[in-house]
Amino acid sequence: MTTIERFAIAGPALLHPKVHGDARGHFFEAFRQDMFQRHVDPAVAFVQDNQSLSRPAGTVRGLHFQLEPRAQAKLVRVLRGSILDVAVDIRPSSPTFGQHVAVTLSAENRAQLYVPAGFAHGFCTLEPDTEVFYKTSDYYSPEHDRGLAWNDPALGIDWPVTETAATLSDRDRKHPRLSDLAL
Ligand SMILES: Cc1cn([C@H]2C[C@H](O)[C@@H](COP(=O)(O)OP(=O)(O)O[C@H]3O[C@H](C)C(=O)[C@H](O)[C@H]3O)O2)c(=O)[nH]c1=O
Repeated sequence: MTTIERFAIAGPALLHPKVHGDARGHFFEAFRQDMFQRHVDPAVAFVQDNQSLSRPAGTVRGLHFQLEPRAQAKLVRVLRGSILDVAVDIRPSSPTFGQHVAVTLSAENRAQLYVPAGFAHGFCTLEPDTEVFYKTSDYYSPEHDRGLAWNDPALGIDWPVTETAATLSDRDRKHPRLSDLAL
């Protein structure tokens, strides 16, 4: 049975699948829709799987989100390497607006972060050649795809890489800060 941790911020969850080890190695159920809807979020069904490979350690992807009505919930795990995974609450009426959760996900710990719709999501890789896999609850919609500045001081995220050392896309260098975000 997968164990589930919650946070002070309502919504996100950290899932720890039950691992079955033996002399060959191990097996675990990486995802079950019935478990997810019963114990994490009854309203969410996933429709798309994404996977990214980041070669340099210190690669930052994010912070990304899709605007309503195409906002995406995500379930994130690491297939190889490790990341600091971050979800920022950008739900306008939330009492924890602007606050975030940050957890280490790795191929070794097999943990999964549930990022509800209404959160901006991003990560920083902690090792070279890190592969991230995540499910989304709506399809990619470029017209609704938006970003939030990963290094906005107002977010108070303790990234494990400096701005000068981080590897980012040109797009991720130009996102607005939270105070300038049009939601
Ligand atoms: C997200 C996405 C992208 N693309 C295309 C668009 C670009 O031509 C190319 C790379 O996209 P992008 O630079 O946005 O990839 P990431 O920076 O890894 O973005 C992701 O990283 C952060 C961590 C997220 O949480 C988002 O789900 C997602 O935005 O793939 C697609 O074709 N489908 C998709 O679902």
